[in-house]
Amino acid sequence: MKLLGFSKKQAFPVLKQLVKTFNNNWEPIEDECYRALADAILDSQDSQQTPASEQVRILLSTALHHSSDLPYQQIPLHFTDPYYCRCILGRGRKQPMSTQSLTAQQGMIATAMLLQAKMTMKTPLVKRPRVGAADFGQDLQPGPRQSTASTQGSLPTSPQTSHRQTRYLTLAQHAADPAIGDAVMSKEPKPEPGTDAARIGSTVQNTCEPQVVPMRNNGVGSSEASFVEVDVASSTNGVVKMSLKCNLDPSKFSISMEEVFKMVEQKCLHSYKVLPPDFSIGKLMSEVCQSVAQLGTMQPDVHSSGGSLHKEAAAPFVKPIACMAAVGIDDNSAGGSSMPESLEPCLQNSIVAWDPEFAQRRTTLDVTDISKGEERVRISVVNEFDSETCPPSFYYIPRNIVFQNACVNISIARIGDEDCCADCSGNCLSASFPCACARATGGFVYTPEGLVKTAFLDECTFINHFPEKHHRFYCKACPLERSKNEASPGPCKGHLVRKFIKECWSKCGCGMQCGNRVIQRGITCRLQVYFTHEGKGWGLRTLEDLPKGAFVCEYAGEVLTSTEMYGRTIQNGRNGKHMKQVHLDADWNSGGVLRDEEALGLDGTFYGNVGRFINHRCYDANLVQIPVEVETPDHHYYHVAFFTTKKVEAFEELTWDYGIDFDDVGGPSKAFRCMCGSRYCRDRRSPRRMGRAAGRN
Ligand SMILES: C[S@@+](CC[C@H](N)C(=O)[O-])C[C@H]1O[C@@H](n2cnc3c(N)ncnc32)[C@H](O)[C@@H]1O
Repeated sequence: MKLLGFSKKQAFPVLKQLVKTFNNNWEPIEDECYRALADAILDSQDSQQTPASEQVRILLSTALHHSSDLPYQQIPLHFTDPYYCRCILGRGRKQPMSTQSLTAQQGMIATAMLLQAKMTMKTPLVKRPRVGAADFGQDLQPGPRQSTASTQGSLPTSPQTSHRQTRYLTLAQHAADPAIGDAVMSKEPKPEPGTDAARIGSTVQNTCEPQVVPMRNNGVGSSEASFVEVDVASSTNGVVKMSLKCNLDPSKFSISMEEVFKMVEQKCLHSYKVLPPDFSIGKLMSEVCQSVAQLGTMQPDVHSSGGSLHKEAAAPFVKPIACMAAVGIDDNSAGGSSMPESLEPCLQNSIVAWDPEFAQRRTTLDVTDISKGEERVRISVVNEFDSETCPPSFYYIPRNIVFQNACVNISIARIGDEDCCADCSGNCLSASFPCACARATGGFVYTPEGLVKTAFLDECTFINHFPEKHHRFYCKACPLERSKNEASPGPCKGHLVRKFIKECWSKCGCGMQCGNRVIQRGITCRLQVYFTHEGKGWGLRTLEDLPKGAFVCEYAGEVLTSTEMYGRTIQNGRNGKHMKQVHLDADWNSGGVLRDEEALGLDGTFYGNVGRFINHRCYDANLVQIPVEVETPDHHYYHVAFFTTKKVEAFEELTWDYGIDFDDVGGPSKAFRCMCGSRYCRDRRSPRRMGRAAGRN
């Protein structure tokens, strides 16, 4: 604790209380390098309003370290947090280290740590630029920036580098600001902000500063006016970075690399006609880098002075690399801390030194895009911590697929005139009165910006928060109970009756750009699957700021009947596998007794989309699931769509409240001890909650 900046006087009473809380069981306290203790001390300080440790300064120093052009040795770091050191040095090393010995690669990892810590900071440290994980393992995206050439050891001064200099100074100013030094680590939910309708354009704004470092110029290129040069650099441990430098008009700095990639991909398609279906510029760039590295490995002479592959160029490199060791679908973990250690390491903190042996093996998971091109946007996967595994493998499906017996009746004939707006054209939202589809929900639910209107959204969130205050429906013959015991079904435990959104669809006269078609257009925001370090396994986060009411993704999976769902639960429960299932019971009150093939659910365990990575958070989750009717007027089958309940900042984890009753010992709460960290956590046996309680006492 001393290394974290906590005195014995601060730590001892909290530790005493913690030991008491855990009934003299030291294991949860020692776990994760005394994380529970550190959390509890911070919590106690939080409540006492006392300044916290110098952790913030450490982290800022780390950011400085990463974002400046100075060589690492010249940055006065105070890197004394054993947790971070452990992350940097790998498992088992708990000793603080001298920052003098940080390599470039370790520096990058440190920045990832910084990012993770920033996500949980109560006081935002530095609004912009964002450094960190988006740059790790995403697409080789040297985003919009000016020339990065600078002299080592001095601050950049030319007008060309002013952007960079500002960044340096901003961080430096923050580092020097004692007020920021008082910021504390916090797990508290952010205060509910007002609606932010400024979603438009957010997807084209590159919120992530790319990590560009001084590179050695090999003088290649300059054949076109806009194209200046190609730089390639490698570090002693085989990390390679390639950068394309362009003359860019600073007024166009908000160009999104996603768009650039798309445009170039389109051009390639036009020019070459035949390309592999999974072709992408990101992959092409990655391949070029890998080939450079491979050639470098095979020809040691290239490393000699003056070559482009220079030994001393300690350039941290963020590499989207195909993961070589995905876990089989039989793996029985939902990720989490239970990830088997024996699994072959595939991605070391997203920064991967080139290993020619690895390249020989078969790629099973593309970590630059977990959707394998199935979504409109790439969804990267990163592991910034010392768990060096990939998510358990599964089949990515962007839309639901019937497994076997489920009755999902999609037919034009079943859509009556009252269930569509055949007479509309263009955009229904621009009409003076709501179309038939919108009337089903009492008017349009979406704003022209594609956000769910606040009143509707808040009502959905409220229903989720306080299910008892709203009507729960109790079936006479509950399909769930019937699937458990057909001969003598138990009493229905109740189903939450939720509000639906109804979107226009194929039988409507409007076009695909109609404002009443949001979720059917698919994912549009930049998402990332990442490894959480709080014992929740893998999670999903946004890489861009999202306003309240924004559509994030659906929960896609196999459509199963209740009997099929229960069968899988039993079978996989025996194997200890966590299931990722959602019941489609939001409107079970509308008809009579449901037949099994009409009582449906979604299972994302084996076939699913990114929705399967969204972790649970009690009460103050930043997502809410809303049933959306698209192709079928009856509500046996519908889409489960996630919308933001509040403004979400880039790099925040996306969570939804699974609605688990943690006191129901026979229920799904058995599946996990909640590590959501919410101040309102319902799981009384949650280690994190107990830690917080101890900190307060
Ligand atoms: C839908 S999956 C979410 C993705 C999952 N974390 C993974 O790694 O694949 C649900 C599982 O994640 C874990 N999980 C989700 N939220 C959690 C929480 N708040 N605390 C602990 N574990 C959690 C549990 O193992 C749960 O069964």
